[in-house]
Amino acid sequence: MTRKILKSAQNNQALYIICLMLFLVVAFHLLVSYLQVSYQKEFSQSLLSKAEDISSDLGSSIQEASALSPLECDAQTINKLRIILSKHEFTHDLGLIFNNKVNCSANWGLLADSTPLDSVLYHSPSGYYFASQVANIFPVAAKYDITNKGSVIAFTINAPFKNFDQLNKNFSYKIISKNRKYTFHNYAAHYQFKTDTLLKPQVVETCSTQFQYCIETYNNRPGLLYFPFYISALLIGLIGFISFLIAYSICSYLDKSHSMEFRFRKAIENEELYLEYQPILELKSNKIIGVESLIRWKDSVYGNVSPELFLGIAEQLSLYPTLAYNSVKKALNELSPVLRADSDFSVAININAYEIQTKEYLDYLYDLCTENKIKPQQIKIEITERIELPLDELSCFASKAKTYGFSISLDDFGTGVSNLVWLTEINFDVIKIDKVFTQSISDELKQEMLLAIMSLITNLNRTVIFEGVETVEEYNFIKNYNDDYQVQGQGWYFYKSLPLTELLHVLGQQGGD
Ligand SMILES: Nc1nc2c(ncn2[C@@H]2O[C@@H]3COP(=O)(O)O[C@H]4[C@@H](O)[C@H](n5cnc6c(=O)[nH]c(N)nc65)O[C@@H]4COP(=O)(O)O[C@H]3[C@H]2O)c(=O)[nH]1
Repeated sequence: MTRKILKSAQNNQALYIICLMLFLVVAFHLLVSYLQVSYQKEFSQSLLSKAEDISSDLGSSIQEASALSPLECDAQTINKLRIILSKHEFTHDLGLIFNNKVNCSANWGLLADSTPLDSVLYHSPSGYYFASQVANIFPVAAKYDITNKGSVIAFTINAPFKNFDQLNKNFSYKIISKNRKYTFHNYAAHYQFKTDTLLKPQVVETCSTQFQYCIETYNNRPGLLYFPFYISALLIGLIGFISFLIAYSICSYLDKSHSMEFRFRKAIENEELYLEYQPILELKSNKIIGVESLIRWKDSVYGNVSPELFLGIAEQLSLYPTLAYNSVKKALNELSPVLRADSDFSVAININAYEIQTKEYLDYLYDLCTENKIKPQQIKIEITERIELPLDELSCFASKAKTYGFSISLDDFGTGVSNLVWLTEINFDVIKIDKVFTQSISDELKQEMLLAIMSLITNLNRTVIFEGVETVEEYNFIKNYNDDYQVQGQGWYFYKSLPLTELLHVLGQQGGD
């Protein structure tokens, strides 16, 4: 199940990269657009200030000219117009208009003939008339923007906005009346969107509080489109590469965090490992006379992991010593009330090569017994036949353990290769016959072997425990054959390994019985 998840996670790596890349491209596009909007707002604001300066300049020049008297195109008035014009920065020319025809101007003097302005004028609520890009007023090809109030007409040309036109070639802009009926000035950037494209230009509108117009700026290339094609392609390539790196790191982290080694290390750090105890019974009386302490790890991804598997991982990761010391300490702490209450009750603990080769281990175990007021005789140290250590080392350890008062059990008897030699060289107190033999009663050959093994062991005068008793047939067979011999049994027929509370409950019931 977990493997399937991991496999599909790997298969989805490409999908992650594509999604992440799309996300980053969109995020980058939005970020650039956002920054552009700020810049666009600044740009709009500068345009508006410039437009307001021009409007104020025109307003004041028209106002001053309107105050002239008499307001006629005589030489004196034209001279006065010239004086007014010289004081105004943005007013290009100033003239007088009668019957919709410009009769004279400061720059051109008296005009013989000019085009009537009727059809092109826009009337603002403040009493001004405007027209833009009007030709044929003066005897030149130039076009003028016109502002007219009463008999005075002021002329402007586009020059003040030229700087803005140059400033940002991707922004178009318009100066339009607030009622949107009239466009005073219009600049179209060279990059224009077709109206049917999906990406509409980004529009920012800033309205004047003094005058009846607004500035509309259009960013025709929002976001990533702002950059030339090769830079956009380079950026998208870079984003793709970053996406790959991120997705790769996430997948590697997920792989790693789902690996059993990673999760086991975390479990040790968080002290998630716990103990269960499997009762061992004396078959004659069916009484629980001890337990075997078995370590457990339940992981949220891998479920119940076999100790044989995670003990190997603990060794690979050099975490076995922590596990070994913690588990035996916990077992003795948890069981101490039971062990103190009944000095015949025993606990079997499993050890590996590490404990055998660590000189201080037996001292540690002895100290634990003292701390918990338990007799060392109540501790049965199980050495499995599968352990790969020289016989003399095992024998030496067993002898030393016995000097402390501990009992020594030979675990999984019958599954190793050198068991018969072991029986003569190591002074075991208990021999635990492996479940392979216990469960062999239906197989004739194995049954013969079991009988031979049993007669061999009974002659050695050791305590015998049959491991892995699962069925009533197995139980009856072992019990009947050993009727006059003190054998013990352990297995699912009696109990599986139990959490401490359940064990205490079972022992409580037995005491009651
Ligand atoms: N099929 C079957 N199995 C039965 C039956 N009755 C008991 N078992 C299982 O047989 C194993 C007996 O432990 P073991 O031979 O010492 O073998 C143990 C022991 O060598 C090792 N182990 C467990 N706890 C510790 C520990 O705290 N320290 C060390 N060093 N090794 C441990 O892990 C091995 C496996 O432990 P578990 O998986 O708990 O497996 C346990 C137990 O759950 C039965 O009727 N049928």
